[in-house]
Amino acid sequence: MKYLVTGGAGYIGSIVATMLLEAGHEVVVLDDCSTGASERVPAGATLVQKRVQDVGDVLDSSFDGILHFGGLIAAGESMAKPEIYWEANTAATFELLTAMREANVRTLVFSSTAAVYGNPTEVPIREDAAKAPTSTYGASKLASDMAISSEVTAHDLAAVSLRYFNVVGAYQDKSGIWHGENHEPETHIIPIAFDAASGKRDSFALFGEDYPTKDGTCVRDYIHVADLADAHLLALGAAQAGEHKIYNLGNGNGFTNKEVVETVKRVTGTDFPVAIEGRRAGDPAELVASSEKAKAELGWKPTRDSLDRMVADAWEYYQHAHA
Ligand SMILES: NC(=O)c1ccc[n+]([C@@H]2O[C@H](COP(=O)([O-])OP(=O)(O)OC[C@H]3O[C@@H](n4cnc5c(N)ncnc54)[C@H](O)[C@@H]3O)[C@@H](O)[C@H]2O)c1
Ligand SMILES: O=c1ccn([C@@H]2O[C@H](COP(=O)(O)OP(=O)(O)O[C@H]3O[C@H](CO)[C@@H](O)[C@H](O)[C@H]3O)[C@@H](O)[C@H]2O)c(=O)[nH]1
Repeated sequence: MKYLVTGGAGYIGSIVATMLLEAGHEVVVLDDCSTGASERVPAGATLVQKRVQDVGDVLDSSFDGILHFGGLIAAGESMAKPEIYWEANTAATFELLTAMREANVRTLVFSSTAAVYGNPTEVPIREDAAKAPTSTYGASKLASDMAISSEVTAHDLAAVSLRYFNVVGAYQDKSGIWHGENHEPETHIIPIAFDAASGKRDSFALFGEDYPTKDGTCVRDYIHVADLADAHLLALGAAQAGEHKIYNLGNGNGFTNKEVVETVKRVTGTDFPVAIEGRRAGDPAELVASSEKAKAELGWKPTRDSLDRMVADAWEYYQHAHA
């Protein structure tokens, strides 16, 4: 099959593109390299360096489907610069849907997020929970999901939205090369803690310890990027015309930020100072997934579900990337 992977020069998109190639598919990556990098596009994929908003220039009926990862991802930044999130996430998805209709490409797998739920009323969070995003990032993704639903109903698109919880870890491909997370600037807790572990930063800044959680710090549900990538291949097989399938992807285990920092210290065998700072705008207190629906309907079986394993793989990649 021939797939267009938007955002394939980024962390998750480049790993899914790698696995698609390993499964024998043809992959074209569409990425403007605004936060990603062309070197991350796997060998064997073709890179078209363009914005998702211009996908109409690239798409034709030779494609069997699209995996849409391209966009901006930092909830904190989205509170300070909402306009760039509406543009890169929501407006870009509108353009993608139009281009798919015009080129008669009928299958879409979309990177949605736990951030669409906001502060949940019940944990673990199921797909039918109330959606009340606390960040513009979450709102921009929820609007995209709603536009996809309309397109499915009106024009028979086959769509799957995967709502990822916090993605970590790295993937070693069949030729032995590690692929992992390397954002510039980095905003995610685990790679930032690695910067402190390796001495690249003097200390780790912990955002808020007055949340209504067991130790006052935010709780997140971490998922290994390779388990997440497996779900994309399953989603391509499960997509059906006229259906918008939506699945939460996490492990159902909540870790506080303090527990995450302790895990990083243990796995890396280091110690580093932790400075308590104020809350970061847009952060919900607790996000923990129920992924029962993905397991039952997609046959998804996460196999790398221990946080220590996820942090160990991410650390392996970090050391290669910063050698
Ligand atoms: N990392 C996570 O924990 C997480 C959790 C939930 C959802 N997601 C979603 O998964 C997707 C991938 O996340 P990631 O961590 O790999 O992010 P990333 O920043 O590593 O990758 C995103 C890629 O999209 C590209 N891009 C951004 N705007 C674009 C545009 N307008 N046109 C073309 N390309 C554009 C960037 O250059 C980058 O290569 C995103 O849609 C994100 O919202 C990520
Ligand atoms: O230097 C740091 C960085 C982060 N945090 C905290 O760590 C937690 C996790 O933050 P981060 O790693 O930035 O992830 P999230 O903000 O939870 O967002 C990620 O996970 C979401 C799903 O849960 C996705 O939607 C987003 O795209 C993805 O960036 C939050 O409480 C942050 O305030 C710190 O305390 N210090």
